[in-house]
Amino acid sequence: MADTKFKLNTGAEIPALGLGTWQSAAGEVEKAVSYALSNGYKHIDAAYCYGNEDEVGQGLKTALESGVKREDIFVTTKLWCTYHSRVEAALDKSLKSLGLDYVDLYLMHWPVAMNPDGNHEKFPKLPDGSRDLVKDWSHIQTWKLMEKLLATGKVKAIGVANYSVKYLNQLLPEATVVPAVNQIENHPSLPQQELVDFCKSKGIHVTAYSPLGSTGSPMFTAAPVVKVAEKRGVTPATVLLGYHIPRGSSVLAKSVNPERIKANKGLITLDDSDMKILDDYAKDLEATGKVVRYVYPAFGVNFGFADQPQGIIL
Ligand SMILES: NC(=O)C1=CN([C@@H]2O[C@H](COP(=O)(O)OP(=O)(O)OC[C@H]3O[C@@H](n4cnc5c(N)ncnc54)[C@H](OP(=O)(O)O)[C@@H]3O)[C@@H](O)[C@H]2O)C=CC1
Ligand SMILES: O=C[C@H](O)[C@@H](O)[C@@H](O)[C@H](O)C(=O)O
Repeated sequence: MADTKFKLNTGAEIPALGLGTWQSAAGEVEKAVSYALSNGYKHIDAAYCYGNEDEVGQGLKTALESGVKREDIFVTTKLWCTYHSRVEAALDKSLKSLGLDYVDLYLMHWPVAMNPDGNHEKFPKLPDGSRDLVKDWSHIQTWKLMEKLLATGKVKAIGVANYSVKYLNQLLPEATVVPAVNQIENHPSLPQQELVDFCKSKGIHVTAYSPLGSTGSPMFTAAPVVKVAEKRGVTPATVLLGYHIPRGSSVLAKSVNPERIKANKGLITLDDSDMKILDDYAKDLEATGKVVRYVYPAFGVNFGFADQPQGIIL
């Protein structure tokens, strides 16, 4: 199962399981990346914002020197919000840190621009403490700059992250290139079924992030997850990762612990009866408005997700 792949609208394939690197500390992430790649992982998810692309790059270098082939692995990184008007320069910085001459996928991390000349390189703030956004810069302008990257050969595919149906509906009529991927938070407590179905209908592959519920893996104790784990004789982690395969999505699991990195690779395909237990739970949460979103940074923007209250839509 670890070898399962999904086809992107570019014709390339994305390996179903990727190693996440958000909040993976320097001193740990290099080993995590090289360990994962030497133990069958084919997909690494990075981002400029994570502040550890240099170490991820060291891990890639170790793996490549030990015989892993560049063409056999899939590396993603992401454009950070303070770089929306400097897309190619941002990509070049990431490539340099990663020690690569191309990435397989470059994602717009969030569809909102932050001040490139503000009081912090990544998280500029206004005097009132709110994030310093560039409200008259549209995510569509950013996408147009991302489209230009394809001709440089420095990206094999471009995509988005944290896009709702509302934002995709703004983007798609203006786009020359349909995003290959939308990377979103996804797990049985946040199924985002409408968004997943919408992406599928447009040929946009979904990659699920925070499948375990992010830091501390809180989804491990969700009752239906425990039920399916007991039924199948596997761990909750295996259930939570396997949930995405029948949905046609790839999934990212972060760990810096070798045993967990290895364990997470034991991806299984959940059967119809397993999926029914998780889907019934998910549908009930959606119907009662009790879904749980673990990652919603304080941009002060309503990104248009069905579970979020209405507010500013840029
Ligand atoms: N585009 C975006 O905006 C976002 C993208 N992402 C991407 O998705 C990746 C995954 O999401 P993330 O939020 O990190 O969270 P995950 O859902 O992957 O959960 C990570 C947590 O689970 C722990 N863990 C992992 N495997 C196991 C296991 N088998 N048993 C017990 N605990 C385990 C990890 O600890 P430990 O390391 O100690 O094992 C860590 O605390 C990110 O790292 C990032 O690459 C995530 C959020 C937003
Ligand atoms: O990819 C992970 C998340 O999106 C992360 O990059 C953001 O939550 C960021 O820390 C922020 O505060 O905006």
